[in-house]
Amino acid sequence: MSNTPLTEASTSRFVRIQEGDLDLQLHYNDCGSGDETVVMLHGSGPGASGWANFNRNIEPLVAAGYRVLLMDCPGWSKSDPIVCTGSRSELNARALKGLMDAIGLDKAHLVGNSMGGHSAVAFALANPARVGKLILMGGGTGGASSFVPMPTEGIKLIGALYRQPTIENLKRMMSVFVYDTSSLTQALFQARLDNMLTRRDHLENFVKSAEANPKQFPDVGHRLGEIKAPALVIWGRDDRFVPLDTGLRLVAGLQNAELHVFSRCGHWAQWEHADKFNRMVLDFLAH
Ligand SMILES: O=C(O)CCC(=O)/C=C/C=C(\O)C(=O)O
Repeated sequence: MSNTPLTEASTSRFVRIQEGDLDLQLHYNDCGSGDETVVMLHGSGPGASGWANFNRNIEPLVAAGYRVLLMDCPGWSKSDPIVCTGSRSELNARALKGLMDAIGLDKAHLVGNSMGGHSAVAFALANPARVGKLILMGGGTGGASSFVPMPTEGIKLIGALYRQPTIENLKRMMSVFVYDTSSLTQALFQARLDNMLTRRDHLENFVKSAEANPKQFPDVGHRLGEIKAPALVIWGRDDRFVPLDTGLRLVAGLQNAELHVFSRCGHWAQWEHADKFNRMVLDFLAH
């Protein structure tokens, strides 16, 4: 394997997908090579992307011999803009099917963060034969929290940031996003702000979508039992966006699931506890 570090630019790819009435250009990062492929699906925050969400998780999987694909969902980063008036989980699942068809990929393991978890579950429901294993962090939509008022404080702050994309609102959102806010650098804030502001069309479309349909991520709790794929559910005890008890609902509903809870961890387990997260994922995929 090459010792050249993987960069966003060197792994950046575009593909045109046609999936039913969905006809758009998607951006993705294609990292490493191997018999098995892991697709990573990012969350719904403004300025999010596959690379922003998973930059601490790519190298260990590639080093272990996996091909890693990061799909930028429609309406994020360098993928085409879209207004979503139905289920965004299903829209992303259709986009992923379109991407896999376009590049000739039959089957993949899916790692989903928050919205990415909702989308991975939607994909598994629609395309069971094309999923290996599922790794779900802070998402999956087995239903609303029984204990925490919804929408949560984090989701309200995301909405405010979409409507008013300022550095102040970004810092307010990020201050409840992770547990240890001292890990958030000026460079990270700046990169996120730049990502957000270069695609104001994405921000405006997200607001329009939420106005047209506030339930972008419907509850599929009643269908979780259809999913046979082994699932590793990973949550932050201190998640203020998608509360921990919604992770318990996933484990209760899925046919074959286990749960790991990190203390001192917010909504970004794969970034906040990257080393242990990566070891757990590798172990789960290998056995
Ligand atoms: O509304 C939901 O249930 C999903 C919220 C969500 O996906 C938030 C994710 C945020 C990020 O991953 C990010 O901003 O990087």
